Amino acid sequence: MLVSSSSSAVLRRQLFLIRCLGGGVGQSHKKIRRVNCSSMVAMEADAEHVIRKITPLLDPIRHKGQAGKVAIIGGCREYTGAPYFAAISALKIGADLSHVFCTKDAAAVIKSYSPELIVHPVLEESYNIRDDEKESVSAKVLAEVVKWMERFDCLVVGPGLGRDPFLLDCVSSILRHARQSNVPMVIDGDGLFLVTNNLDLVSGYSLAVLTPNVNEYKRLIEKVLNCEVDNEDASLQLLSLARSIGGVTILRKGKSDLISDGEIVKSVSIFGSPRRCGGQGDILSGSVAVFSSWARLHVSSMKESADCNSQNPMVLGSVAGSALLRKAASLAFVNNKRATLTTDIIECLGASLESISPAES
Ligand SMILES: NC(=O)C1=CN([C@@H]2O[C@H](COP(=O)(O)OP(=O)(O)OC[C@H]3O[C@@H](n4cnc5c(N)ncnc54)[C@H](OP(=O)(O)O)[C@@H]3O)[C@@H](O)[C@H]2O)[C@@H](O)CC1
Ligand SMILES: Nc1ncnc2c1ncn2[C@@H]1O[C@H](COP(=O)(O)OP(=O)(O)OP(=O)(O)O)[C@@H](O)[C@H]1O
Ligand SMILES: [Mg+2]
Repeated sequence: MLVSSSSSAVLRRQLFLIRCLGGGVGQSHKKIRRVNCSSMVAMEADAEHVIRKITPLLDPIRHKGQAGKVAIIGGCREYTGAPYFAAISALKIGADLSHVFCTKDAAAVIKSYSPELIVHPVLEESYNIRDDEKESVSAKVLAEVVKWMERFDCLVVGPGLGRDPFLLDCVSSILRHARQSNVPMVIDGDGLFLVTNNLDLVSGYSLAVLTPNVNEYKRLIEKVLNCEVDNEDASLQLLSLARSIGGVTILRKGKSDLISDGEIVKSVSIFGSPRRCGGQGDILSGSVAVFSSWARLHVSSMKESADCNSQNPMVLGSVAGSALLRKAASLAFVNNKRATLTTDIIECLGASLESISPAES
């Protein structure tokens, strides 16, 4: 049978929808019609408005900790930069305390980058422990993190975590505990490798934000929707993905960042930087952690008002984090051109936030 290119495109789209919505042809008929009728173009978020709304005033009556306490779970023998970038970005944006839970090998290195960070050398990789020690070590790792857990406004899980199976098992227990305690979490880097293979860790948890880059997104789509990444219908596919994982927020990083919680899709396209040096995603994960903590406070104080476009604080935090990173990257590029590095972007976070939400106003 000959199929014209336009009808083959419709067919592909319908097959994609059937796969994405998770049913057979008969079951999905109504859903396909509904989704086909709505043209899915993500609305550009009014990110500066969101940042101004959620950023708290610097009020002398506030005590240390009220502007945010975040913890990064990451840092191993290979990667020490990524957890540092995420943790220091959180402080530069305005969090009061930033902790890093990493392996012993990584801890001394991360501490040496900055005295501002509180570094816990608690994670263990397989090479360092015998099989008969694993159970007790695993319990000890969990206990070390749990004693701090309820103090944190948000965890960032994954920057520079590595993929050691024992270490990832311990992190699974940490995620389960965080979820039971209603602690929000941003999952990035190797944390996404872990949850993509163990979706139950985040599925249905509305306080989780996933921040996949190109590769991480591809792995998620293949695992969850069992299809290829569709760049033509990117918004619709992202919406389906977020819905299929039970309403977690997903920030798909790329030329434009796309954000969905399975209900709405927003884009952040403001100009960033043409430099693609490693570590920019780590700044983003730390930023989203701080902004979503602030957004939760803002939303709970504004419960009755329809003040922000979306009231999901994890979406607001993602929009704000994405926009601030891109603005800082753009400023760093103006100053440094081809020499722009992640540390230069971090140095521009303060000025970029100041230009949107001045500290003294
Ligand atoms: N200083 C540090 O400590 C840093 C540590 N980090 C930590 O590293 C860990 C692994 O994270 P990751 O991002 O390197 O792994 P992943 O996503 O599998 O990419 C690997 C390869 O995929 C490719 N590729 C990438 N983008 C692409 C694109 N748009 N389109 C096409 N291909 C693309 C590219 O492959 P290549 O071009 O070299 O073939 C790339 O090298 C994780 O813990 C993370 O937090 C980082 O945060 C950086 C700073
Ligand atoms: N092609 C692009 N054009 C403009 N900005 C981009 C592009 N790709 C990514 N970005 C921006 O860079 C940020 C980091 O995205 P990236 O894809 O580099 O993450 P990552 O691979 O996880 O980074 P990391 O090296 O920290 O692991 C995103 O928020 C996005 O705004
Ligand atoms: Mg990354």
